[in-house]
Amino acid sequence: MAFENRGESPSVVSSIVHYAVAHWHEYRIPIILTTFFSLTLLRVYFHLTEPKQELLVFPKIYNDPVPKQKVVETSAPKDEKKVVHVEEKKNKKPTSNGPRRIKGELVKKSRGVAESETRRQIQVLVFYSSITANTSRAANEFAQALQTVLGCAPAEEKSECTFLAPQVVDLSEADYDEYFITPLKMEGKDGAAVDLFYLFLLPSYNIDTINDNLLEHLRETHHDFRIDTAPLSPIIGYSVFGFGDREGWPTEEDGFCFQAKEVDKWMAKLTGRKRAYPLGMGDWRRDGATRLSEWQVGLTEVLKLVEQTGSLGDGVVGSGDPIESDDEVDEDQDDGEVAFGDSDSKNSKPKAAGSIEDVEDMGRIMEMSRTDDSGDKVKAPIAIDFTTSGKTTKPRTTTTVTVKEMVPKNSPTYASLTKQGYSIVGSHSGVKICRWTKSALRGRGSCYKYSFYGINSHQCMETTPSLSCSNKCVFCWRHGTNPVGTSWRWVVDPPQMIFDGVKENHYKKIKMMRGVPGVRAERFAEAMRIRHCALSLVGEPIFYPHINEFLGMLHAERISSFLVCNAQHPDELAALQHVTQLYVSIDASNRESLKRIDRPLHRDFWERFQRCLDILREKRFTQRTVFRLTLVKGFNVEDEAEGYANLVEKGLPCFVEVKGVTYCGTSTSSNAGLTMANVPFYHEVCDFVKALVKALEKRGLKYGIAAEHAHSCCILIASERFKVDGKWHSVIDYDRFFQLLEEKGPDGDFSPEDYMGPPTPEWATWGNGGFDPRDQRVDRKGRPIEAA
Ligand SMILES: Cc1cc2nc3c(=O)[nH]c(=O)nc-3n(C[C@H](O)[C@H](O)[C@H](O)COP(=O)(O)O)c2cc1C
Ligand code: SF4
Repeated sequence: MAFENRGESPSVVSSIVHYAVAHWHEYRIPIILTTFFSLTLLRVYFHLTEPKQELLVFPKIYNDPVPKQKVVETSAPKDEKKVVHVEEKKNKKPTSNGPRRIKGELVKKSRGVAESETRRQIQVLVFYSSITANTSRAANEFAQALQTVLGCAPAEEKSECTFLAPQVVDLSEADYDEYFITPLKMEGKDGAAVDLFYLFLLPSYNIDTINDNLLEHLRETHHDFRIDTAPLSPIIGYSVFGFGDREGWPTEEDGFCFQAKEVDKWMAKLTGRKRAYPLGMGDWRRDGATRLSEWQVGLTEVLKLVEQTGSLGDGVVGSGDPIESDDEVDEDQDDGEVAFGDSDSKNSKPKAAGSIEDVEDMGRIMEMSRTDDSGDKVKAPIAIDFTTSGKTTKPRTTTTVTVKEMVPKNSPTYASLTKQGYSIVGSHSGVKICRWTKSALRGRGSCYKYSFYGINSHQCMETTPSLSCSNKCVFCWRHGTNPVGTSWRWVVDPPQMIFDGVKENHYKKIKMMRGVPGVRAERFAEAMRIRHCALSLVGEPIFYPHINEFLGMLHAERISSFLVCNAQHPDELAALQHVTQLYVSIDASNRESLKRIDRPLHRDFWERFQRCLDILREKRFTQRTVFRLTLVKGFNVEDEAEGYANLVEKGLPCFVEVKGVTYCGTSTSSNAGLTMANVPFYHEVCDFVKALVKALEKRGLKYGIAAEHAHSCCILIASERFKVDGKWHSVIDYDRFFQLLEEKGPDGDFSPEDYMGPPTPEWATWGNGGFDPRDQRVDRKGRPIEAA
């Protein structure tokens, strides 16, 4: 057919059309499908062959058409992408109210979002206020120093470092809405996201200043129902340092640094408790510079941690750890020395099912499954003990068995102890931060050992190399789960491993206190150096076969040792080398009472107890010996003063510590029939002590009441060997102790008098209560208690 012929008649045209329409109707489906298929092929072809282009995603622009913050572009070289910085608004009056304004800023992204999302930078903002210019100068110097230690490039350079140069913000010129309602959105190098870190250097003024505006603003923001209660939680962390004047405001109760404390409190609320480092405080005329530089050291550490991990670390909200709580001290039943049943030495229920099997193990030749430092097999003592009351009728065999771990990781004991806050080190050692350590970190008082012996609770580590014990004391607070035994029958961990492990875990726990309200920066910094070790947590420390090596490691690092044992292991006691202070628990004055209260596993417990007293008497001129009496009403108080005096006469200890038991309500104690009624009142402890001293006088023994710590129901009786010119000297000269040890060795010939310290502080002596005047007494809810 000739369709193209121009001279065709209309009937031809119409037949062509008709023909085309008929064909269309007949073939339209294949035609459509073919076209669609061809187009798809074409599209795929172009997609595969065309040059790749960046996928452009437009940043979300928030609703503020006129951004409050002025965005300036830094003078970047032409070939570099532009970086935007935020210029603080100057000369703007702080506003404290108004609807929530969510601000954004012009974001110029030059690369894909994926890259900038992975890259993050940190901007430290140093806020300050100042009237007489000290803090203004300090803030600028501080920011400069921080820039150097963090290795940030100067602000004008577009650095790729994690840290942008710290910016100093004068609170009298800042727009509070920009910083304290929602955090600024900033962009770092090449579109990197910027996390903010707020620091405050703040003097306190009891007159109307810009500080009041700031505090008002923080308070209102927190209470504004239109705003989230923690609108600043996106910032990575904050910390506050206060300046004050101790001459006019000597203590915190008088108002020293009161506004820094307030800002710290409100920032905790607004950030959802992102306190990165404890509140620091200083007085320019005294310790201001030192305190500030300590604070800076601590902060730098935290900032470096953030750089490495992106988190504030253990214990601080935002890092996933739940420890931070104002009431966390209340949750903690155990206070080491104050708890119901001293930590010293005592015990728990024997394993019901496992105990028979364990007893059968005894007497077998034991093989150690671990090696010591030198790589040699560690030989555990061969456990031959026929005194245990475990009942086995099977003949003893000599089969060689693999020795078990005392507290295996998968055991209920392990689970129970870790739940109670212990860190288990290796297979038989534990460390726990005691309630007094936490209290001292917060300036709320140290334990009686500070009042009596000069031990800073926040520098004291409470630990044990043996979680096992040979007693089951009724007042033990170990929740009845700890292993018991009359001799060592477990794997022995090398002392170096225990020493490293307990220190590491102790420091870890201290670090977890970093974000807890009220922790003081200077005490926190001091706590990062352990100076004392209380070997009295749970279990029996001298049970551990390498106890002397372990003590040697403590002393080599100039950590003092307070070792408490349960008077059931005379051979180990006799072999013990120098410790700073050696305790023996004296829980009763006669055989029946001791059996009832300590529930010893050894059948010859009374004989062992007596032998220990003899050893203590022999050691009294080489070791600083202490009798520890824990008074439990209805068990070991009534009419026993004379009996205790007989024991003192036998052992002639340097000191006698008398302490009322503290109720902890464990099943062990309630099974033994203990209730709050068994806890003596302080006046009852005083009456007992007076009766005991009288009984000692009657025997011609020269003892007197040296000190008291009413707060923990504890009184110290001392031998007159420690009375010089009419003054008691219960405090220890630790430096001298280490000096003597270094000169004369662990078995060296030196006496407790050789390292006797200065006189017992006046406030700790009998009749003065014993509460450290540096600290603030609080009730269990943390409310200040006025001094009587
Ligand atoms: C009028 C006045 C009131 C003050 N009130 C307090 C106060 O209540 N508590 C405090 O610890 N220090 C107080 N101080 C001391 C200042 O906080 C301290 O000198 C601070 O270092 C001053 O810092 P600046 O020079 O940066 O303003 C006050 C000082 C002045 C002059
Ligand atoms: S001596 Fe140390 S471990 Fe013991 S109660 Fe005091 S602070 Fe705690």
